[in-house]
Amino acid sequence: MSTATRWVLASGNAGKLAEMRALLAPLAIDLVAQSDFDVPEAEETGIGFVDNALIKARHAAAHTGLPAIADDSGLAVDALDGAPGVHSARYAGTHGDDAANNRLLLERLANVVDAERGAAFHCCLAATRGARDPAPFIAHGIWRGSILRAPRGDGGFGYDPLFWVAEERASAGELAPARKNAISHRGRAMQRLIEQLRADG
Ligand SMILES: O=P(O)(O)OP(=O)(O)OP(=O)(O)OC[C@H]1O[C@@H](n2cnc3c(O)ncnc32)[C@H](O)[C@@H]1O
Ligand SMILES: [Mg+2]
Repeated sequence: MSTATRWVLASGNAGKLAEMRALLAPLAIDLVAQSDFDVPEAEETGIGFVDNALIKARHAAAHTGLPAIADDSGLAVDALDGAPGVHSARYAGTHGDDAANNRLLLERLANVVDAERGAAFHCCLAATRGARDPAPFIAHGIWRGSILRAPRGDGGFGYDPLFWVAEERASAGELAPARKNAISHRGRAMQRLIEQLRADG
């Protein structure tokens, strides 16, 4: 395989990486994790998901010399005016502490009635052909659901056990990985990204 077909997956989140790898399987590209190159964590200073996805993709491309695909995602809760949003990974203070983040979310929603517990997962993907690519590919996906009062299921990662998907009669944490990928924010964003990558040849 030529080096032109190698892409770096710019994420340090193991749950995301597994989903992204499965979603990118239809493309004949050689995916490498940024951890294989000891890429330091990028500073996510953006205002929105799109800003941070681009920061992460450019950062990984700069450190590896490879084209890069990054994901910035999060949960936006209606009753919390869109929080935790871009701060989803560190809502309770420690980056990646899913249990603490979920506890804090339940606490903040303790007095919110069922009808007002709507939320959406957002995913923004950025693909840059190099660190200074002037026209990166960008794709978004949104997945609507609502926030449960207690966790259900132990699949997925992050807020999945608290995210109720009425059409599936299951939490995101109860869905099989392939089913989650078929309908999730990340799955939708990746379908759109793949269309763009294919159209570009
Ligand atoms: O930045 P990278 O290295 O990719 O990893 P990260 O975990 O810090 O990722 P983000 O900055 O994009 O933060 C996303 C957070 O949003 C939450 N999240 C995103 N997608 C999710 C999903 O599919 N299921 C559950 N929680 C999700 C989860 O808490 C993630 O840590
Ligand atoms: Mg992050």
